[in-house]
Amino acid sequence: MQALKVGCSASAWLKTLGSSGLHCPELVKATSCRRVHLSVSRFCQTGSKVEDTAVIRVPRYLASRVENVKQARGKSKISTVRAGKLLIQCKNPTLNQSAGYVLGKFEQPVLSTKGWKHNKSFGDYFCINNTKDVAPYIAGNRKEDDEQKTTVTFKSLHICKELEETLHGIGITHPTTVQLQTIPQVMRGHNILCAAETGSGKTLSYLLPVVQRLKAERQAEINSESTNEIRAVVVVPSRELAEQIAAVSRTLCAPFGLHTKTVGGGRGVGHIKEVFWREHPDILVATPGALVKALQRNYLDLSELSFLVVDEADTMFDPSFSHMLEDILLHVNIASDPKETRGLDHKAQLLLVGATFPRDVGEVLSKVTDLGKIVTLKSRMLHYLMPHVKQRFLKVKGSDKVVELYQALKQLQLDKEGGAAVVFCNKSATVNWLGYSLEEMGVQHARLQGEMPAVVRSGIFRSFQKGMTNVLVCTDIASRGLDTSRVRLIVNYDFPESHTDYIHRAGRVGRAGGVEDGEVLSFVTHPWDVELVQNIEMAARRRTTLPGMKSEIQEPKPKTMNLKE
Ligand SMILES: Nc1ncnc2c1ncn2[C@@H]1O[C@H](COP(=O)(O)OP(=O)(O)OP(=O)(O)O)[C@@H](O)[C@H]1O
Repeated sequence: MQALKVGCSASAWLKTLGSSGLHCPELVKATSCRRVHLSVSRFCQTGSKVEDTAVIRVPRYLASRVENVKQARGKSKISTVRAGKLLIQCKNPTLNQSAGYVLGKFEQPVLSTKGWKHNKSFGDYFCINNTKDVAPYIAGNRKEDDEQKTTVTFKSLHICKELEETLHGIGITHPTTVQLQTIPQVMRGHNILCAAETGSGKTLSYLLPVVQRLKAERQAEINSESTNEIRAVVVVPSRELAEQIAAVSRTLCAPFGLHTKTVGGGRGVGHIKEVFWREHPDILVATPGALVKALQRNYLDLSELSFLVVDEADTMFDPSFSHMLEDILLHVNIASDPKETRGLDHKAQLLLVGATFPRDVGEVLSKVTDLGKIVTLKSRMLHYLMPHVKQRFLKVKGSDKVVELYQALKQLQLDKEGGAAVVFCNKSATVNWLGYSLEEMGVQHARLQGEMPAVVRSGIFRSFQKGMTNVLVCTDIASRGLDTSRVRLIVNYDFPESHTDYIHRAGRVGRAGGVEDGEVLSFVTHPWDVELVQNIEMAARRRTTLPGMKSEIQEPKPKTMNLKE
């Protein structure tokens, strides 16, 4: 407590409080009604003389608030709003930030989400507007790319005529930036780590050179004995993704008579055995669990492999999959040098593809190949928020989320009839519960979550892709790799648990060749969500990458031994 003598000092202090705009009902009450909080007392001094001096005891927190206000007033306020488009648009317009405003290196932006841990903030919102119309990975998007767009085609990347014609048939004419960088390196025989943003066309960046090489090997084999061995294996974290990649592979392989098969878990060993029963495919797309089971039972041999692709590598090196992946890697002779990928005794080329990479990638890989020889390819906008997708954040009570979701879905149908939406929940139970609620509201939808039996799950995503239903309620199982080109709206019904999950979920819109006006809407409910949202707002205002995302292979640290003296 700080004591002030009533008279000039106390009244001046009260004046400061009043003029500072601080609302201080306790102080007003205390001084007028002589009640607690601020104790006003009269001092009796020596002898019979009563000194008429009252003392107000001021709590420290109030004193420091006054100091803060004084200091804040001393500073000149920087306006972050300029003429033109807004990058950040908030409920409180004074916190808006223009697209043309660049924050200074040491400038601390005031976040619109600053008070979002407090219950009073329910109903607050802010929006990160899209500042670009086209995705950065479309070559020719930047001025310096202009020439590239008109000159670089798949032909100039030495992709054969048949494949080029197949791509033209599905409306793909020019390579994306990730394809421009990756295809030549794969063709040269390098092991690669390709880290590029979601929806940038990573699948074709590895499938095109793989199919082209297998076609060449098949032609060379025509006069010799065919080995009937699997040549390329693509490992992915989910059955839905395996089906999707296999569909692209089948389209590319069609002119050459190469076969693609998939194998996934959840259907028993009999089903796995059936896949390898008579003829082995040229390309196998597999989930790790099923592949490990097949290897343990000797249903297939990976010693003749030409390519091992690990797609969605961030998930595959996650502790839940990494032990299986390690097992698979140990069954393959992986090349350490491009020279080893050619000739009769060739070894397999390793292609790792993903948008983020966990710390222990190096630990696992160092057991099977030379880390120093892996070529790392990173896209320019990796781990940035997508500049071509509008992202809205709404602080909302848990009990109001269903109504907000219903409004958003209704608005989508009003704005764009037939526009598709994906609604992400953090748990399978929430998917089920939300599904029933939407059913009661008459919203047609499909549900997809990992606890569904394999038979029920099969085909759900494909039917959503084909447009048989416009709303998909799902867990993060649908956030990795699945191509949702017709989706216009992503709703984070539950806020994702990490930045990585946010990037992958948001990446289901704004994809190459997909609809152009995609949007992400996130509901923020819990105090623990707020920190992640604040990091996202800060990254948007500062135009930096999201914190804590990895895209490097880190050399494993040498194990330190504690030597006993
Ligand atoms: N060069 C291209 N031009 C136009 N569209 C393309 C091109 N390459 C790929 N696409 C399309 O872009 C979409 C996204 O491709 P893909 O699924 O390979 O992206 P991705 O980078 O693997 O995404 P994610 O990180 O989500 O797995 C697909 O619909 C694909 O057909």
